Amino acid sequence: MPLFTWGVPLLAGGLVVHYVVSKMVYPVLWSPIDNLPGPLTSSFWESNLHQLFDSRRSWAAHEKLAQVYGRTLRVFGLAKFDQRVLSMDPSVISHVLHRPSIYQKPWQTRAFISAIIGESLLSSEGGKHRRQRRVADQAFSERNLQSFLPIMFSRAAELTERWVAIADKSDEGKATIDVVNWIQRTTLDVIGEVGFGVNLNALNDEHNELHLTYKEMFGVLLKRQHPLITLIGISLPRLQPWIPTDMFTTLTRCKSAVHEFGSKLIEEKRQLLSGQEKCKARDFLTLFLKANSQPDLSEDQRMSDQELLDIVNTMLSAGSDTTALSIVWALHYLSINPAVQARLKEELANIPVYNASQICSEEEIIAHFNAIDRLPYLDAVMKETIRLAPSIHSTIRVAMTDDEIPLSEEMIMRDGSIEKTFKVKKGQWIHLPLEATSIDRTIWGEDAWEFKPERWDSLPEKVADLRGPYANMLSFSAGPRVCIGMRFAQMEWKIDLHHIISCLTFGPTAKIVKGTVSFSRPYVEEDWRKGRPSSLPLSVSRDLPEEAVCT
Ligand code: HEM
Repeated sequence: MPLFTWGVPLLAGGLVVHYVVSKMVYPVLWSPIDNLPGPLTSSFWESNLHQLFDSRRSWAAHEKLAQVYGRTLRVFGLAKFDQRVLSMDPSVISHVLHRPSIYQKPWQTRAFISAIIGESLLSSEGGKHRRQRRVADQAFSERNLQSFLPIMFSRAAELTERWVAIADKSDEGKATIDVVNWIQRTTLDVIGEVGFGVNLNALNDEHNELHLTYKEMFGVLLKRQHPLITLIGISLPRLQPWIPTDMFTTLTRCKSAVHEFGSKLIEEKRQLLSGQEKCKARDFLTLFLKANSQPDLSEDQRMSDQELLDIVNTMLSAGSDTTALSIVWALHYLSINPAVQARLKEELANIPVYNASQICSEEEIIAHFNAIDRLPYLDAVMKETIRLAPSIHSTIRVAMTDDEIPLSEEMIMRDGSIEKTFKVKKGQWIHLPLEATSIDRTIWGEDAWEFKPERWDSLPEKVADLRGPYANMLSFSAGPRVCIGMRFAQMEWKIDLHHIISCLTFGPTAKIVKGTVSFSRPYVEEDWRKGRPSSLPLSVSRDLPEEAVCT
């Protein structure tokens, strides 16, 4: 009896004290990163996160922190006990991103991603991630991507035709179009066909179920609810269906719709593969199923149906929204920089706009794309867009073991010592602000915050220090977990922009702000304040008939 009277409460009390000491007291008093320079707080509950993640303040906040404390500093996460490293230093970022066995995504981030799109490449770690990535890499080979060019060309042509028709029908040949909605539907159609060999028909059908499901899923993340309820739902995803808040009921309903769509697809593909000796289809799902059924694959290397389903879901969301947003941001920057738009049109006029049926052989299509791919100003416009508006603002890692990280240059610590490295303990969180490295004025020059594609003609030498895989930048991350769809996205956005800008002219209609809801999205300023969905309404007019080849 005394065991139950005193033992259980004592044990529970002991666990609480252990938790508080190890998670709250120890990190404050003995964390090695306590010696890193960083802002002080006036209260226990003050956090630096808001200024870092609020898109409207983020650029200035990162710049100020780097000026005062240097490129690597200590910031406060949830409160004073939650000390984190924030580093804009290329040497630190490279060290962390190239050691995925030491630095993994924290379980909270992985749970959040899994809660939305399932446990797949974006959220898996260790052996599971390596196994999934090995299979997925095959699908993204250059040869395989080239086979998707006809799909990309025909969707770009279809979208352009629809916009030309809307502009032609409107008064004075100029219409206002929310380009976000249209481009999201276009990229969803492309990934539907490329990824799974199905025509989702989202471009033609505004009320396409899958498109509306994704829209709802990301829209609901904007809704406010008590942070504790969010934490419980994200940490314990199995509880989500029973949490009666708008966010979790919507997420549960949407995930179940995507689950149903994916399961049907996998079943159909499997039947197709078993019914024919050789299935010629090269869509991602067919390739994953084929790779997964190789006879030499051991059982523990095979992906389960749930894993395949999660990959379907990851490709649908990571592969369509990110690319769509890059094209959308390019249209935004072109609309507010008419001289850049005019110069781009001039360059694009050198390469005719075909619709897919006009191009016959595979070689011709590849040659046509290569010509577009080599256009220097189009390339510079896209690099500049990704530099200023990468879909993914930052990423985060947690140290799985103690480590010592090299700095690019010596740093004065809080105790006055001068160091070229700093130590982290197992469990240390490290923020890597990918976007901040692309707008750093000490790297890119005083005009770094301006949209200037011309800068790509002669970059400051320091840009090379960033060592990112795309134009030195880190917008697609780096290391073994670099974005798998980097080349895919480049192909799609170049084809779309070539079509769209050759035929149409865009102008601004409202003040636009950048908001981060999973990805960086454009919002009409008032809509953002009122929690309404992302949109980019632009005035769209058809170019003079003699210049345009587009009907
Ligand atoms: C402009 C478009 C895109 C941008 C800016 C972008 C950016 C990124 C970034 C920064 C990461 C690393 C995330 C992190 O570590 O926290 C990532 C990972 C990933 N991306 Fe992309 N992405 C784009 C397009 C695509 C496309 C088109 C696909 C698929 C068709 C895709 C699929 C993925 C996947 C599966 C991962 C996880 C890779 C891994 O961890 O092994 N992305 N992307």
